[in-house]
Amino acid sequence: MIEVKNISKTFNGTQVLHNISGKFERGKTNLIIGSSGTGKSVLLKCIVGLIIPEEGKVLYDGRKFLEADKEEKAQMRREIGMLFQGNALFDSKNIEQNVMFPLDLLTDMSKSEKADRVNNVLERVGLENVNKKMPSEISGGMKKRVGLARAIVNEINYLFCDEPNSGLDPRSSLLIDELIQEITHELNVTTIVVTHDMNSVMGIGEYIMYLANGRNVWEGNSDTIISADQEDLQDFIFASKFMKKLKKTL
Ligand SMILES: Nc1ncnc2c1ncn2[C@@H]1O[C@H](COP(=O)(O)OP(=O)(O)OP(=O)(O)O)[C@@H](O)[C@H]1O
Repeated sequence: MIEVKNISKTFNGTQVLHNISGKFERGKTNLIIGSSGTGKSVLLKCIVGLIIPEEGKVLYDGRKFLEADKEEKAQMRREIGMLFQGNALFDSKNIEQNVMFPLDLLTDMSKSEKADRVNNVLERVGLENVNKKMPSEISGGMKKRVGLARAIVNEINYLFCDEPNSGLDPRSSLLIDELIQEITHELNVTTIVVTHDMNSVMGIGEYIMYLANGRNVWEGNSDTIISADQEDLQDFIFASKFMKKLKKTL
């Protein structure tokens, strides 16, 4: 479980996170949602340690991340897998080399152990016979799968996904969401997904934190969100014409 307690962050005199608290449980797909500019990415960066908040605590299964020394932080970082918004694949490396990168960096596994591990995770995300292809030779959906394979190639406890559906068509988005949820359950990891995709919210929102203007104004899940009575959350959910039509049928 990852717990955030009273996180506040200010940039150049403008407060973008106000006293955010919440619990992201292990074995669940936890979502941070909200409109553009509400502080989702800043909160995720505070959790990962890329941004240091002025106030607050981040606990990784009880371990204080922000106060940890260099070695403890490095250990916690080894337990983290990250799926980046733009995939962040190395264009000059083939798929196998991309997925192997964290193993090269963080482990002393033998070459054949690493190759086995890479093949296992590629198979797990539904990619076979692509090892020697270059990123430019595969589709956007496949690139996301490669990013996910790389995120789980180490034995991780925490999986963070920043807008995993950006740039994907609805069907590919659904497949990536399902894969993230299956992997979360199978590996029993604490997963946090930052998104504003309502399909993801309804599909995999086992815990949802809704941010508005840098505040955590609502928490719940995909079953309870439809009946949430906050006006701005309702506006967020029913922003599209399709959802507005759907609302009339509810
Ligand atoms: N390094 C920074 N320096 C100054 N301001 C920043 C910095 N990072 C983020 N901000 C500001 O913090 C606010 C929240 O940004 P953030 O990227 O967290 O929004 P978001 O909810 O993730 O939006 P989106 O969905 O568009 O990615 C924005 O006003 C942004 O301009």
